[in-house]
Amino acid sequence: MELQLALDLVDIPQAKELVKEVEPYIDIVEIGTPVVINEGLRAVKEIKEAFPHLKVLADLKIMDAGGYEVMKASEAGADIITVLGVSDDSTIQGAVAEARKQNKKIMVDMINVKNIEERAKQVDTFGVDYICVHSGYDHQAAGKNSFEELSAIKRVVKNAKTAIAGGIKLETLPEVIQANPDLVIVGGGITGHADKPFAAAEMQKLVRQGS
Ligand SMILES: O=C(CO)[C@H](O)[C@H](O)COP(=O)(O)O
Repeated sequence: MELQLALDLVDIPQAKELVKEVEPYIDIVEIGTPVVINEGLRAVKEIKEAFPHLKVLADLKIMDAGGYEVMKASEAGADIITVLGVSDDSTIQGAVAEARKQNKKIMVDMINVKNIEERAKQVDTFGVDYICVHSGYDHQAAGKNSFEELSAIKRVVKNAKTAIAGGIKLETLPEVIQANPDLVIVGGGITGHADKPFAAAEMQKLVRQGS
């Protein structure tokens, strides 16, 4: 089981500072959608250059032109790129084909997918690398989480790794780990903690025990 730090509400210098603080405890650093919107793919490039030993995920949440977007994120140095599960099959398949050419990985974000089990089963046949259940900020504000969705996709996904994101905190991590995802994605649970290295180190401990 691996731990991914999601950076959403920062600029590039703040992102670098944050990664420096928790670097020994994380496996993947995510350049979140708001950061890409504000700073462009330059944020991916600068973080990959500053931390070449970490895997960098570009959270582009691709909805169209899968191949092209994956090509651009790959050129910027992303190791993993996200595509939305609600997008057309051809978009996901195009993203996977380009990722194979570039030796990169695709994560499908299942945010807002209605029939999650059925879609996870389909998407799993496209050769994607990760399938991620995700309660976005708007869902979190409505008190939702994706813990049950994780168990649902675990029942049907045979090839891809499974991941979970959305509002995970140190206190809720043990419940998440029980459902045995391959990857746990945490943003505010680390970046909003009073002691970020402590939170990340504790989370790493739990995640490693869960492996
Ligand atoms: O993709 C995102 C929002 O769309 C976030 O990166 C993801 O939800 C993780 O952040 P947090 O743990 O703060 O919810």
